[in-house]
Formats: sequence, C-alpha cells, structure tokens
Amino acid sequence: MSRGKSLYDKLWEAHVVEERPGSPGLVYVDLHLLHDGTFSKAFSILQGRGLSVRRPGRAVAVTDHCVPVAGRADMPVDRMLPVVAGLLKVCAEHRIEVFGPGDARQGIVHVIAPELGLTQPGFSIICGDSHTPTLGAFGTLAFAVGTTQIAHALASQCVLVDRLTNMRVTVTGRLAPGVTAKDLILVLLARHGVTAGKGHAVEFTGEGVTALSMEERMTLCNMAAEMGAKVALIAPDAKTVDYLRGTAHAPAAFDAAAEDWLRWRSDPDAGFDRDLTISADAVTPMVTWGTSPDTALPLDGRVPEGGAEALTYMGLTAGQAIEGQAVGRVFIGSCTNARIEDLRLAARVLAGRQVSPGMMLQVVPGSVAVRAQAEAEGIAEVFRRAGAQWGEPGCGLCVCMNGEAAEAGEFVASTSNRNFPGRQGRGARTLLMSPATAAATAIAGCVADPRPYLEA
Ligand SMILES: CC(C)[C@H](C(=O)O)[C@@H](O)C(=O)O
Ligand code: SF4
Repeated sequence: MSRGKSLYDKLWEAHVVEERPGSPGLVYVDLHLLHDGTFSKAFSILQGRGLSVRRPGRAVAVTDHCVPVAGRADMPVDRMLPVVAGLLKVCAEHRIEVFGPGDARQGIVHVIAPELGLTQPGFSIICGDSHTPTLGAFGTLAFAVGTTQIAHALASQCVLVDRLTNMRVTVTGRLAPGVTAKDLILVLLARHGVTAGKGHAVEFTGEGVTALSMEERMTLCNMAAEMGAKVALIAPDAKTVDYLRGTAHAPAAFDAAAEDWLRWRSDPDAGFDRDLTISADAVTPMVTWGTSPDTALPLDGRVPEGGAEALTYMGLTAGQAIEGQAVGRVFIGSCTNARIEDLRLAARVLAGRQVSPGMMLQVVPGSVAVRAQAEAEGIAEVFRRAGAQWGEPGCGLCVCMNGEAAEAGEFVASTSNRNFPGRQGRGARTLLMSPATAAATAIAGCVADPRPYLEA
C-alpha cells in the first residue's frame, strides 16, 4: 500500500535535480547564507579552481561569529578580527550582498534570515553552520553544509547531499507559564540523547507545536541540531504567514504566496521511520549539568552519578542539587534565545530588580532589529537598570570566535545551545537554560527558578 508523503519528502522532491540509487542527491539551493565563521576556505577553493559565483543574487552574507559585541558602535572594521574585513572584501569581489557591522540588517544569520523574510516555506536554504535547521520552523528545507559543499554551491547553486529518513516528534498539551520551548527541547534531549535525530529529518507537530509562537518554534528547531538532526521542520500555518507579512523580502503578491505556502505539509497518511511523543504540560524549567546538551535535568533535580569526566570538568558533585549552584556570569544571547520574545521574557524577570553583586550579566540581542525593538519597548532600559551589559548583535560568548571568553573554572549560565568543554572559554563551565531561568539566575547569583519572579 502506498503511503503519503512527508513534508520533508515533498521539499526534497521539489528541489532535487538528479538522484541515483546509492548516491547523494543533487539539490538546488534557493538561498545560500554565508557568515564570517566559515566562508574563507570555500572561496579559496573557488579561486584555486578559477571558478566564479554562479548566482550571486541567490547568496547573502553576514558578519556574526567574529564581530565584537561590546564597544562596537564607533569601531572601524580594521580594528576587528581580519576575517570580518575579509568577508566584506570577498563579497564585494563576487557581488554578493553582505550585512556587515553597522548595517541595519546585521545580526546572527539564523535570526536575520527569518526576520528579513529571506526564509520562506518551500525554499531550500543552505549555510555553513550546524544550526541552519532553525529555519525549518518555516517549513523550509534548511540544512548545514561543509566547506566543500559551500564551494560547490557557490559555483553551481547546487549541493550533493544524502536524502534523510523521516522522524516525527509529536508534542501534546501546552507549556505552563514560565516554561519555554528551550525547556521542551532540553527535556527531549535528556530523554532521547544527542543522536536521537541522526540521519533523520525531524518534523515537530501536534498541539504543543502549533501553540508555540514562530520564535519559540525557531528555538525548538535550532536545538534539533543538538539531537543530531540535519533538518528540522514545522508545517507553515497562519502564524508563519503573519510573521512573514511585511518583512523586507516578503513576496510582492503576498496573499497568493501565502496560500501556496500552506500546502507545505505532510500528508495525513505519511509514514515516519521514527515517532516520538512528548507532553508539553509536564515540562518544567530545565538546566544542564554536564558537557553535552542532553545532560539536562529539571531545576529541582540532582546531578546524577556517572559521567565522571563531565563532573570533573564542571566541578560538580554527583547527588548535589543543581538549583542554588553559584554562577559568575550570565549570557543571554545566541541564535537559540536572543529574539525579541526571549528578551521580553528576561526583562519581565529583571524588571525593577538588580543582578546579584559581583555577577556579570551580558545581554546580546540577536540582530540590529531586535536591539532597536528592545530599545523602543524600554526593555533595554530594564537591562541597563538591572546592571546588565547591553551588547551589540553577534554570536559573542556562545562560541567565543570574536576574541571574548569566560574565565577558566567560571560558571556561565547561558541561553545558547552548546555546553561543550571550552565552548565559552578554556575551562569555562556552561549551564544551558532558558532566558527566564538565566535572568532569575542573574538576580539570585545562583541557578534559580524564574517562576516566582514572574508571578511576583
Ligand atoms: C562556526 C560554525 C561553523 C559553528 C557551527 O557550525 O555551528 C558555530 O556556529 C557553532 O555554533 O558551533
Ligand atoms: S549564536 Fe552560537 S550556535 Fe548560533 S550560529 Fe552563532 S555560534 Fe553558532
């Protein structure tokens, strides 16, 4: 009996140019996103082969990984890391549009691509960055590529990629107040591990997903990458259409396009190779204790036995409570949680309060647009009054590719997506959590539950 097609199958079939049994498929790329963290070698390959960029108008570049996020306002580009000027130069040479420092469209690639309406349902988008599945929240076939594939795509507007199998994660129920999409994905990771989505395109579906805002959906799809998923997907609906309406790159015939977008969904009888279900009602605020994103536990949990190496790195003891763990620095930022709703939530916790003495709280908005919005809404002022550093858009302390880093041994409460050893500085200890929990932690000086602050 023939079974229906999944959203992934449909997107694949709409973009695959050539497919032979046992070989990767040749997939056409509607949009190629480039950033300052991974472009350089790919352009060298191109140059070495004497090739030019086939469709410069179908590529967009942005500086995010390597730009400073503090004191940037009047800084000349040549005082930043050389790679920043390098990206601007190579893009000028190849006539690729680039959003550099000072550009109103600048921000973290996965934040600006949706914000500008560059991400649309039914598109195929690639980027040399593992968190590209974030864009799948729009029903977009978005996936990460490596250096060679970047070069191939620049030269041909196509990439060779293996077809994935289908996985479905059904989310029932709804998240409780003070509990976020970040907590939901951390529960999924804790339960199913960092390889749960390996080889699969993961479609999130169910009441718990439709109830999420577009920004929360992006958080979910962003960290599907931590489950090993190359592609994450959510079927477009009215919220998707509303989000994209009025964006800079929204189609001119918007209503007709929107109608077309809504057909991007899995058939009711589509088959999935793996099926998981999770209840959103039961999710509570989560925090990681170890050195991979699946080492997550509820705030009232205790650090588990085992994982001796992780415990040594983290300086934690099996059996200890995680709530109340002292923290030196809080980072609210990254492509996981630096959109306006994340900042609004953090500001609700911080309003009228002060960060704990000696605590460093850095708030780094995901884009220039998010930053301006936060200024306009008075949220930036809430952060400043609380004693936070209010940064300029970029990846910043999420990955430390811009020269900034936390200190060895320092505990960093972070709204980012990875807690690998050395990720936020050599010897630095990352605790992943939601923006609400991070804000509460900044006030308390130790890992703290945001819910009492939100109720008060
Ligand atoms: C620099 C880049 C290649 C890297 C990625 O691919 O994800 C970075 O964004 C990260 O989050 O680790
Ligand atoms: S914010 Fe972090 S996870 Fe996201 S693209 Fe930048 S470095 Fe990667």
